[in-house]
Amino acid sequence: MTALAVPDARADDPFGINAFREEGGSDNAVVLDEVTKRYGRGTLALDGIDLRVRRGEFVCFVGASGCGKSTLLNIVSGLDKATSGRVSVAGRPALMFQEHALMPWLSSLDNVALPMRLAGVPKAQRLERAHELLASVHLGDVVDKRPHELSGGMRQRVALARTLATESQVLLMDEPFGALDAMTRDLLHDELESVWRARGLTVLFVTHNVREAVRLADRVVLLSSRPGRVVQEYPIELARPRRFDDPAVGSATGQITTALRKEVARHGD
Ligand SMILES: Nc1ncnc2c1ncn2[C@@H]1O[C@H](COP(=O)(O)OP(=O)(O)OP(=O)(O)O)[C@@H](O)[C@H]1O
Repeated sequence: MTALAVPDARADDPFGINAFREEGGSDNAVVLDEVTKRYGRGTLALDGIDLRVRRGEFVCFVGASGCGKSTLLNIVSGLDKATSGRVSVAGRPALMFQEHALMPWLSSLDNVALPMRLAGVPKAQRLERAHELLASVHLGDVVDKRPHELSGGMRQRVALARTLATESQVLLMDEPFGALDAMTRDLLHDELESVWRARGLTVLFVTHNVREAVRLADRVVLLSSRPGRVVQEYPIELARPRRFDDPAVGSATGQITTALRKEVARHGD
């Protein structure tokens, strides 16, 4: 699986920016109405998901293993199709996974420039932009290094810069920091938060870690065990920047974890 949904290249609109499907003056970047997904004749993965994500909102999804979180992101990204229901997204989203899937033979710079190369952006322009993006995730000094020469955290930062290179306004992140140590993850939270704010991005972020969700989100959406349904939504109105170990983050984490445990237990998962 690739780590990135690369927009279809169009000469007049390489990043698909003009492909935004406006919701009749709506402030929503993502709208899901009664979205259901069944794989073949078998697993019912999602069952009647209704969701509205405002432009610029940061929404985290938590739920039991196998409840359909990745399926949901894949449907929003366009990689997969809903069996029924309506999906509406403002433009073409970019998708980032836990595994960075960088091209091992390319430097950091060329990895970040890749989506722009595929979109037909001229070389000088894409290299300049790739330099800027790497600097924005504090990797300006490793532009020539290849993935095996970087730490896990640095590789995920290159992957984040590459995701941003699509110029998508909607980022879909599927446990992007799940494999990183706590310290590195903390740094990446700061970087993601600053890029999110600076660019006014809309982020849909899947995690198993409730504390991470509370650290980052404007709203945490709890999904039921399979088939995934929205059980509860938690607006997180704590001041930013938040720290992982803030007592208020801990208390919201406790509340959501209790609900998640109940949900997991209800299904004997
Ligand atoms: N391509 C597929 N074909 C058949 N079943 C699938 C397919 N992809 C996912 N599923 C099933 O759909 C359900 C939801 O899977 P999904 O990966 O979306 O869950 P998840 O919440 O992301 O899981 P996890 O938290 O373990 O990553 C699971 O039961 C899974 O086995």
